[in-house]
Amino acid sequence: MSEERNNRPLLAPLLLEAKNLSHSFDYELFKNININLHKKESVAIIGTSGSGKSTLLNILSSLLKPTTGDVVFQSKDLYSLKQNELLRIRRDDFGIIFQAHYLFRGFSAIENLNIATLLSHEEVDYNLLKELNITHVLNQGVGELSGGQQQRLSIARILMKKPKIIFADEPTGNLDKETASIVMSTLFKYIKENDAALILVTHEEDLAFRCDRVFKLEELNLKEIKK
Ligand SMILES: Nc1ncnc2c1ncn2[C@@H]1O[C@H](COP(=O)(O)OP(=O)(O)OP(=O)(O)O)[C@@H](O)[C@H]1O
Repeated sequence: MSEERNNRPLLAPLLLEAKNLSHSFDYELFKNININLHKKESVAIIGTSGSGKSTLLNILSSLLKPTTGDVVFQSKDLYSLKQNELLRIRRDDFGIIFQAHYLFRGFSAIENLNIATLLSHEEVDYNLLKELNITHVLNQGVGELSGGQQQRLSIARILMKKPKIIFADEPTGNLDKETASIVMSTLFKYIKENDAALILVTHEEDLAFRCDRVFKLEELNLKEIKK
């Protein structure tokens, strides 16, 4: 068996493993789902609106306990951990990108980055800001930035904390096609250079198919449609 598939090492270490996940709110969303994620790997989840993609991402990213099943990160079962240990993993190891971003509105763009890097003991990465084309707005207040600039600032802030896994729910929702493509390239570059991994939820199939593997959530199951 070849060790490389799409330039992706097949035997890269496992980062996250979800086993037999089922979840219901008023009705059953999915049943006995299994999915895993290796270092340097990108995985996309697509599916019709309301199929449960965001719910699945919330479960994988430590935000929502599944009705049944386990999520294991580096040999630790997330939902069996003490709350403070779970919070530590969420803060230090996970980078969770939502469409609604949580920037500090009373501060400038650079102040937002300074606060984040101070907390994570990392440095502001000006190359990353250049890549995302936001160096010219660093001194502006967050409230003065466009929606797409806020989105890119929030992604920069998350990447600067050097997460091991990026969970992204429609990360390019506010962006035009060209900027969306740049943001995706930045995320792919980040995971390759930092031995990290990406799980992306999106409606946009062309973005999804840039990932190593693509799953479709339908009929309570996760079907792998690109291997
Ligand atoms: N906290 C909650 N309490 C009750 N029901 C919820 C909750 N969160 C989501 N749901 C329901 O679960 C279903 C799936 O929602 P989810 O947001 O996971 O779907 P999605 O596939 O991400 O949809 P979209 O593509 O439209 O964002 C929806 O019917 C939604 O109303």
